[in-house]
Amino acid sequence: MKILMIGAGATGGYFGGRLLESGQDVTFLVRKARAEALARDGLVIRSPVGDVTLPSPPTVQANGFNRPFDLIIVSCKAYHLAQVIEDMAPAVGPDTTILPVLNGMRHMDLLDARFGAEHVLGGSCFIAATLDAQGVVRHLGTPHGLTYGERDGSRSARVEGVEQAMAEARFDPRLSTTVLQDMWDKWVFLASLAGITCLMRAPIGDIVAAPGGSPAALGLLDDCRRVAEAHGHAPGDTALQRARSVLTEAGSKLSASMMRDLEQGAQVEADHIVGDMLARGEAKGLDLPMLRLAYAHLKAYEVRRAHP
Ligand SMILES: NC(=O)C1=CN([C@@H]2O[C@H](COP(=O)(O)OP(=O)(O)OC[C@H]3O[C@@H](n4cnc5c(N)ncnc54)[C@H](OP(=O)(O)O)[C@@H]3O)[C@@H](O)[C@H]2O)C=CC1
Ligand SMILES: CC(C)(CO)C(=O)C(=O)O
Repeated sequence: MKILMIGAGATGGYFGGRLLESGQDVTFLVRKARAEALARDGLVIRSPVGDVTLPSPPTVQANGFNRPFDLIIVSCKAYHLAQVIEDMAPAVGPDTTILPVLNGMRHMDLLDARFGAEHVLGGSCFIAATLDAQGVVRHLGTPHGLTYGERDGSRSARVEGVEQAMAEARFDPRLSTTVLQDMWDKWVFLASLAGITCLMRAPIGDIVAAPGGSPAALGLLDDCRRVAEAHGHAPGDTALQRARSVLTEAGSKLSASMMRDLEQGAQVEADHIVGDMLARGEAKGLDLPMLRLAYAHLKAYEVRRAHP
């Protein structure tokens, strides 16, 4: 299976690197600076699960394709997706499967509109990772899951092909027959985690130690839950209970990747992860005070960041 990984950042570098390490035919679509760094230093992953350095990983740049790929895994940030869609288009043929692992849901509409929903699987990943200033992919914990599946829940030949391709890689792949619900569950949790850790500039354990911290986190989770419910994707009891306990765990060092980006002064996926959740809820007539606050805060950060 010829696999194209879009981006060799935190998630793309990690999952693409693990696939390459396991002997899969992986090429990274990268921009010039990353292509040069990968050619010079190799793809380096530092992880509690096992370090690896992959010298000269195969890369391609936009306009460099000479044939379609079988599987394209999309792992860019949402604010780069419009350009990525144009750049990857020549790699999409009639039999290409596209597997996005972005957080949120709106990217699905954009990919469907450009390539046709029949090409696009559902997917998401569960990892805390970052690309450091030296271009090293740093895996910050031990979870490293990647969930994927047909959106209608079927077990098609193509998802079984993906299952086979991922079988030997050093991460936890999961073929799901409920992938849309899984994506909503993750989004509800992540929008709450990102919203609260960015608002408070603190990991969960510190928020929980502050007066009013846990109720604020749970209030945000409840806003997100109501949006999912209004769209027919209410989290089940297990997912909700798990989200509640993770968001209120004393001593937890957990924060969202968005908070890491924000603390580095980087661009954040405010519209995609928090704004879109709010917009979908308001379109259903919901009053969502905590989500509104979390979104206003991220937009204020963006305004401030735009000042010279
Ligand atoms: N990091 C994490 O822990 C987690 C992230 N996620 C989600 O995964 C998605 C990806 O996040 P993450 O991996 O952290 O992001 P990163 O910014 O680390 O990586 C994205 C990569 O995409 C590359 N890219 C952007 N545009 C293009 C283009 N036109 N052509 C080629 N490459 C391009 C960037 O390359 P360049 O170097 O050129 O800018 C960058 O290296 C997000 O939606 C995020 O929310 C989900 C779970 C955990
Ligand atoms: C929920 C979490 C931490 C794990 O995948 C994540 O998606 C993120 O930080 O962006």
